[in-house]
Amino acid sequence: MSADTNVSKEQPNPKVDGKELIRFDKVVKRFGGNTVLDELDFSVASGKHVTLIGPSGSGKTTILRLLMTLIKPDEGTISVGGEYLTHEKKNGTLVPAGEKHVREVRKNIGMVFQQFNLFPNMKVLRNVMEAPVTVLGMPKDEAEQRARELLDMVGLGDRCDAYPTQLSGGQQQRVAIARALAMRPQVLLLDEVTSALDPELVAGVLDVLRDIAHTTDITMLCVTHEMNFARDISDQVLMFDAGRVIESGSPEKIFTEPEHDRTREFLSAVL
Ligand SMILES: Nc1ncnc2c1ncn2[C@@H]1O[C@H](COP(=O)(O)OP(=O)(O)OP(=O)(O)O)[C@@H](O)[C@H]1O
Repeated sequence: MSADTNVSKEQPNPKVDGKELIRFDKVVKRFGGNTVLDELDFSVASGKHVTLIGPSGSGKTTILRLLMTLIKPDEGTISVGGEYLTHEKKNGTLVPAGEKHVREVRKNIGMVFQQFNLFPNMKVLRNVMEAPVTVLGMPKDEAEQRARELLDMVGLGDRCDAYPTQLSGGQQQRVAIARALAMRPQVLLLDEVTSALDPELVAGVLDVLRDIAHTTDITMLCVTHEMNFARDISDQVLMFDAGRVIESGSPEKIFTEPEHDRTREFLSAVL
């Protein structure tokens, strides 16, 4: 597998150290009577790799789904790259975001899910090319070249003509990673991307993600139960409990000297 240094050069908005890219401000999300996120505040600086940890049901996936605009917050605001996902400015005032605005902001965000969600009737190459052509309007030859580079990067340059069902789960997940990067997002969201894989396929996918984390400037927000991987790639770890961040810090601090009892309990159960 070769690292593609072009990926970092081609990011649309190069990293500005310390610049805030994602912000959640007093975000509340309820499902029925269940308050899953409770006035949640946190921010992620551009180019940083942040891992969300916490007990099952603490709201980690909900955060990624909010960023993908698959669901909406009940209260509060979320911004990416200085643009609200939830609101847009019209004549100087903030109004609820329209579909066009949401689509524009969402172009900056790629997501890889637990289930690979590839298009089963499209070959691997077309799976990766499709969105840049249809959503970004990228010329086909440029999209194809980009897709081939990305498939090389994830170690699947020789499987362009296969259909997803002809690949292993680990290979399908690597195609899904290439597909997310093909949109040149500023942010990559990873939601338990190895949870559905047979154990022997996990390492290959994590190696690809390590490579991306270490060789590109992309901002990553990651939910994972793979704590060694989280240690390797994270600049920051956020510990969630009951819909709030109860502790945050470097992986060294969180994994070796957690301050909060709930963090200690959680880590002793998973490490
Ligand atoms: N669409 C939904 N409808 C109703 N409840 C939901 C919905 N999505 C999530 N929830 C609830 O919100 C809470 C948080 O779920 P979420 O998936 O964000 O947790 P999580 O921290 O990612 O958990 P896990 O580690 O188990 O994946 C859970 O109680 C879940 O049942």
